[in-house]
Amino acid sequence: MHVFRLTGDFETLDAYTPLFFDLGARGMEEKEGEVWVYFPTRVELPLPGEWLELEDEDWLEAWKRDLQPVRAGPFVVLAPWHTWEGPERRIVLEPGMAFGTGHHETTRMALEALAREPIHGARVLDLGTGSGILAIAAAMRGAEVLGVDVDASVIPQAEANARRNQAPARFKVGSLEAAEPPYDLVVANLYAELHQTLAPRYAEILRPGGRALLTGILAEREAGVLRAMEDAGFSLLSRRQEGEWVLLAFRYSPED
Ligand SMILES: C[S@@+](CC[C@H](N)C(=O)[O-])C[C@H]1O[C@@H](n2cnc3c(N)ncnc32)[C@H](O)[C@@H]1O
Repeated sequence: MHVFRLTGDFETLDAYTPLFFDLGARGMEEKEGEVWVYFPTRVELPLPGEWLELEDEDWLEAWKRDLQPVRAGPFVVLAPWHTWEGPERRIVLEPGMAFGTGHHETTRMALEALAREPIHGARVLDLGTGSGILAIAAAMRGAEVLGVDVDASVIPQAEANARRNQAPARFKVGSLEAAEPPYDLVVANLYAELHQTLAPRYAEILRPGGRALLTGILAEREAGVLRAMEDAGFSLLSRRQEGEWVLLAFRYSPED
């Protein structure tokens, strides 16, 4: 295992977290003024830092030991070795290569937003499913869910996670072309520029009155997403922000 050591903490390096995971990071750890990002192989990173090489068992054991349960709305996200006594609905995930352990603000806000939506019996698309966490949460709330991801390697993990939680979500490799419209709700934890590009496509797959829960949006890039979504026939319902990350909830109202 290779570790990239950077000066800073989770908050100061938050904007780079999706990039680390897109480039194959397996986990991140805060250590006395530094952040250690774990990769299976060395990658090109646009940041100053130092590479270290570790024995595989060392990092895995240390990372597992430090991993904490995460609460988000009515859910708690647990690793298989965690115990939990609270009343929250448990989502048990095997932490692996896929993004979506619940530790990132965007995933937590998406879980909370999904919990506020009346999705029992609704058709839901989880675009960029990663570990399958959002698809699993939606299926637990009674929705008929498809999770899609362009990264084929995450699909078996999402399927295993859904089985582990007895959540009847389905998964497919791909993006919006793999979707099976119409949907009542799309949830997508991607990034601002991609949401901007996809805005007219969200309109094509949603029923009039359908909802889009979009996150992975840095506050400084939010305006572009808002404009693109309004141009595509959406109206903003609500906005949440944690740190620099924003979640925007929209209603598709083409007639307004
Ligand atoms: C930030 S992770 C989100 C994972 C999980 N949904 C969550 O909220 O924690 C983004 C995921 O979207 C996938 N992805 C990126 N671009 C995509 C696209 N155009 N269509 C579908 N999936 C995409 C990535 O492979 C990655 O697994």
